[in-house]
Amino acid sequence: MRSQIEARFRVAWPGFTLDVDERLPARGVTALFGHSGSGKTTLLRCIAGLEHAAVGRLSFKGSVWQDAKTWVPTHRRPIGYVFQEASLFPHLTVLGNLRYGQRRSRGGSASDSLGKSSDSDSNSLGKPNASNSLGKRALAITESSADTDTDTDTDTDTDTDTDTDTDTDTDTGSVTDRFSLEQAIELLGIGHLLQRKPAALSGGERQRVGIARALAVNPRLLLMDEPLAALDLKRKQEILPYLERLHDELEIPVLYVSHSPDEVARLADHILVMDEGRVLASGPLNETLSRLDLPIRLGEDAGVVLDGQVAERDEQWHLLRVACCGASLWTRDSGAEIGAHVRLRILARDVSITRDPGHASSIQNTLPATILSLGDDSHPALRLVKLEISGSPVLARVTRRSADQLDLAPRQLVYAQIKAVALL
Ligand SMILES: Nc1ncnc2c1ncn2[C@@H]1O[C@H](COP(=O)(O)OP(=O)(O)OP(=O)(O)O)[C@@H](O)[C@H]1O
Repeated sequence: MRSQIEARFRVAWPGFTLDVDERLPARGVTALFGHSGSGKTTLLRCIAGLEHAAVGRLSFKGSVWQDAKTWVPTHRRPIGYVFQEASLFPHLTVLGNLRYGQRRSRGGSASDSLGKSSDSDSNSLGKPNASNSLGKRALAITESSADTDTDTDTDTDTDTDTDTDTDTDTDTGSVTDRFSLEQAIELLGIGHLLQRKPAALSGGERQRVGIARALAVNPRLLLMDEPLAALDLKRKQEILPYLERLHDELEIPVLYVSHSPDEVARLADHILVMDEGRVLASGPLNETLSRLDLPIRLGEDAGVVLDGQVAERDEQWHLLRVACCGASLWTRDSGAEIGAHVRLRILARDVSITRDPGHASSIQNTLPATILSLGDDSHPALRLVKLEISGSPVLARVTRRSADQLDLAPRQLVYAQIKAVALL
């Protein structure tokens, strides 16, 4: 299918097996989500062509990158790769780093600094152990590339890959003007940093440069491996709006590894939940987050993400009314403009259920809802209730005792009391 990424991989290591057979949308942001060690990075590396041990098949929009006969080497895959920590060349300015990435793509190397070093990565650097951070590995890879790559347009790359490169589709190799360096600079807001050396950048700025560099190779697919993991909360908040711009303004599909429910809620359209090398669930974000049959075990973070539009501002009480799922929800005024499209996160713990909405309550949002199903929660005292509010699924967390006392059951008409709504 030309709109999909079809990934079937099996990698077997002592103590860990990745076994994946998935079709992912080749548009929007797909979050690869799961506990530490569940195989997210391994899957991303398989897609990048960095795991030579992986057997299977990979096609991107109908173009085969790997199967029994085909192996498109990493540097011929039109990908940008962003690591936990941006591995910039310390001796080059920001602009020099960006141009380096761009030259790599013009020379037929369409991936980030990974391109030429894919073989050295899998052979000599490999993944010695899980504690060896990818960021550090990326730095080592990039530096080894820099050692042999001069600052001219000469590409000294010698591809030692013996596999057959049979892919002639434009999805590999050839680069068009899909994305200019200027656009990448503007999108990431780094125009004022171009003459600085990496040592003079903050962690957040470095990461923005790393993302711009990945875009400068003009990728058709962006792979991001926990790009915010090495940043403190303040830096994360600083960089998230740029990632949201990527999401809103770029056509490039993004595979985004994360174990942060917050990041997933803000950025993802689709989610792939992984556990012990397998895919537990895959689907549109809200449809998947609201499933009760999944051991997602998000605990306190269980909840849904809905799309809405700011409809009204109540100046007196500093509240916003957001039109969402055919209803209205009041939330704290975040400063969003009237008419703005927003994402709303409603946590299950902030939703309670009543059968009688008549009595006075401090809760501002009380909406008619239908119970779809009831499921177990992470604690035996609790139940998760899946509700439908004007066609949208919402989760509520109630005690098992109150579910029993209210005699809650599927298809029942109730009222959802939504105590808090976060505008993302
Ligand atoms: N080259 C390798 N050889 C052997 N085992 C490996 C190799 N690479 C990864 N592993 C193991 O595979 C498992 C999955 O690792 P992976 O890095 O894909 O997980 P992850 O979900 O990305 O974790 P995290 O969120 O901590 O980054 C881990 O147990 C890891 O130790």
